[in-house]
Amino acid sequence: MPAPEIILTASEMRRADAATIAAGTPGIDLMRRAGRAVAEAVQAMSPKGSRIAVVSGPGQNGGDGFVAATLLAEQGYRVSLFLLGSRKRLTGDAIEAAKGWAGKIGSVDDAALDEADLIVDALFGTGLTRDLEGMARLAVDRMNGTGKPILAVDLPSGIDSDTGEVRGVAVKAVRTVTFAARKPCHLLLPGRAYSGAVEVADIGILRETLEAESGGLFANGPALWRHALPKPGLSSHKYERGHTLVASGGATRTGAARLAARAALRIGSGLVTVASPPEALGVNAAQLTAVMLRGCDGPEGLHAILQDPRFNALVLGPALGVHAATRAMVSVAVHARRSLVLDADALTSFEGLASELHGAFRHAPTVLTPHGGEFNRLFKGHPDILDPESKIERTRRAAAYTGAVVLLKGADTVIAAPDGRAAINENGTPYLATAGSGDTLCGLIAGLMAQGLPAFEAACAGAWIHAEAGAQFGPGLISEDLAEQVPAVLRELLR
Ligand SMILES: NC(=O)C1=CN([C@@H]2O[C@H](COP(=O)(O)OP(=O)(O)OC[C@H]3O[C@@H](n4cnc5c(N)ncnc54)[C@H](OP(=O)(O)O)[C@@H]3O)[C@@H](O)[C@H]2O)[C@H](O)CC1
Ligand SMILES: [K+]
Repeated sequence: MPAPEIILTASEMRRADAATIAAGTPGIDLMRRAGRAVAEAVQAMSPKGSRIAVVSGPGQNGGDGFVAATLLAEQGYRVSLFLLGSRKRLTGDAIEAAKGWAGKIGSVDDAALDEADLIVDALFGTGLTRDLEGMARLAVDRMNGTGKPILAVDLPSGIDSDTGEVRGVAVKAVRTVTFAARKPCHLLLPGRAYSGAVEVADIGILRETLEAESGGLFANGPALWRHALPKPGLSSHKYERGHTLVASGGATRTGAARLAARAALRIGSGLVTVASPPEALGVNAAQLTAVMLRGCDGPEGLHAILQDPRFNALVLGPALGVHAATRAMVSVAVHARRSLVLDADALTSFEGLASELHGAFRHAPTVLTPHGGEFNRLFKGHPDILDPESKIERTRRAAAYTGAVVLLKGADTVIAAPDGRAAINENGTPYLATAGSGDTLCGLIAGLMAQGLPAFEAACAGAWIHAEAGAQFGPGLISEDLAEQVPAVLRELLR
């Protein structure tokens, strides 16, 4: 099983660089390997003899560009190099790298840029510290304006390496060569879209160095949680695989609970029951088969059902209604100390009342699954949680504050645990933007926790399986299809 993919922030990357240099690898060697990887990517993209424009910035990213330009010229490409700023302002290893370049050095506003067949963007990498202005901005606009394919060195210039946000303006690359490890901007939007296809070049930084500098951020994928997936043995029987309880909305709002319930069953929960308000029993009874049904009249009804310890995982929220009774249901579930997934109305009912959730979920595995709007409403009045630029940081702070795993949905869903671990999910598909998709996700996560997965692994696995099911089904997907696609995804995973 491959190890989980570590994602490093700019500062973590710098520390990994420094540690490698301290261990005896000269920085210029790292830069030469980086530049070589860039030159190899150009060779794969453009035939020898084609015109390559390398646009270098004032820092080490620019240094990588100098190395690549020198190698490409030696290999028979017609290379022009354009520098932002002056050669005498170069610093660090970039000075050494520039010595190898025997050609002309043009300015970034040079019209010759338009004649290139392919552009190498070596303007800025992890050292970008502010929005691009002046000549830096002009350089990016000119590169984008040529309409030619752009290969980004490390990351597209103008993208913030840690947040994936555009700092004023950013290069739109068709491909990116990054070094040692991907950065958050290669997975978070819009940075992911600006990066194009991303390849990670090994420049001699050891995995244990990356692990030592890692802040606990990973790319979400089976390597992170496949080990935790339940593999039913011959002896296992339904009671060993847990019992998921899903609370239903009123008579005209029962579909969400059934979507969640079916997903929990499909992902392997041994038993699943819908807890239905009395007026919706008939509606639910008419549409349930393997999923069981119990009457549940508000918080008291839920309290009565939870006297049975076999109900070990709950889904609360979808279509429950935004009011005090829903908050009371959450409180009953929290005191029952069962694994818990809170979504939709169970979150929105706490709008402006997040302080009631401070540390509330420390005692049992809990996953909150807000989309951006629910997140902002829930934590309204908590700038410490809402203000950070980085979606990862916001999600981590919400997890630390509530004591729950927080899954902040989006095409770049972020999952964060109270202990600081976090993962970015990148297999999302636009097809998932359909009514009921979130209800299904709740059921997948609860069904996995019913089988014993810890909250973080259950949330990561649920998010990935949910997206994979959507991607496999493709156009025409409606939420009823998602749970039915899960067996195909599980077959792949459990092979
Ligand atoms: N292991 C690795 O990942 C390796 C990475 N390498 C490459 O090094 C860069 C990081 O190099 P660094 O010099 O730290 O940063 P940059 O090259 O990205 O740019 C920093 C310089 O740019 C100036 N700056 C920053 N923001 C702006 C802006 N908005 N406008 C204008 N200028 C800006 C900054 O100067 P300031 O003092 O003005 O901030 C710096 O001069 C990494 O991305 C890799 O490509 C190694 O070469 C190999 C190993
Ligand atoms: K760049």
